Amino acid sequence: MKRVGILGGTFDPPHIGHLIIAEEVYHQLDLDEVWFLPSNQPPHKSGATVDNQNRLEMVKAAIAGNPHFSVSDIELQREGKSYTYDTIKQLKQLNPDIEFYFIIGGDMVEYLPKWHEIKKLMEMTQFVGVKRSGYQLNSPYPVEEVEMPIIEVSSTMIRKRLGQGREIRYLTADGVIDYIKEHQLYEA
Ligand SMILES: Nc1ncnc2c1ncn2[C@@H]1O[C@H](COP(=O)(O)OP(=O)(O)OP(=O)(O)O)[C@@H](O)[C@H]1O
Ligand SMILES: O=C(O)c1ccc[n+]([C@@H]2O[C@H](COP(=O)([O-])O)[C@@H](O)[C@H]2O)c1
Repeated sequence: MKRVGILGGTFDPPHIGHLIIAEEVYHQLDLDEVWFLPSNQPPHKSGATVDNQNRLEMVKAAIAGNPHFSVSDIELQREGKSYTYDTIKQLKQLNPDIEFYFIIGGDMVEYLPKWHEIKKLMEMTQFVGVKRSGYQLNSPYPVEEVEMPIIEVSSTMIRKRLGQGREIRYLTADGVIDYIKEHQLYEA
């Protein structure tokens, strides 16, 4: 069976936290690939500040040059909230020969009990958790922890900085910064 990690997110915008956790999990779990999965509507928070097309393009720019990273637009094709249960069900139907590992940060690990159809979802995919500052990795559900340095970067931090006209160099990939500047995203 091929082993594929999935990093679902809003990616508003993508940043080095996303890239580092995907790369670490890829190596530590000896995965074949990691797919970045931008959501249409995040189930638990208010929507993205930037439209689907721009977020998809930013993810493509972020992962450019990494041969084991790719992007899936499967959630962007679906209307409404992007419940992971629906997505994994669809992905498994389309790829019966792939075992999926769903990668989440500490904030999402704490929130797992509230996920849609979480019991069924737990039987369909292995969750992989990485620490995030301010959150525990404790969960009533089995989550495989992957150790790595805590990275205190978030999309919120980047949006805030850009809104203040501050620099974001090294907080995300250069291609993402170029895309943001070219399309005048996140300006005050
Ligand atoms: N710095 C980080 N360390 C560990 N996990 C992270 C980090 N940033 C994001 N993640 C995880 O990546 C996934 C997608 O995150 P998302 O795209 O919502 O970014 P975010 O930085 O949390 O965004 P926002 O600040 O807008 O809430 C989530 O599972 C989240 O926990
Ligand atoms: O399915 C759910 O109920 C659910 C609840 C919260 C988050 N998720 C998924 O977890 C991933 C990270 O969420 P977010 O909001 O940090 O972008 C993303 O793929 C979401 O669709 C899924």
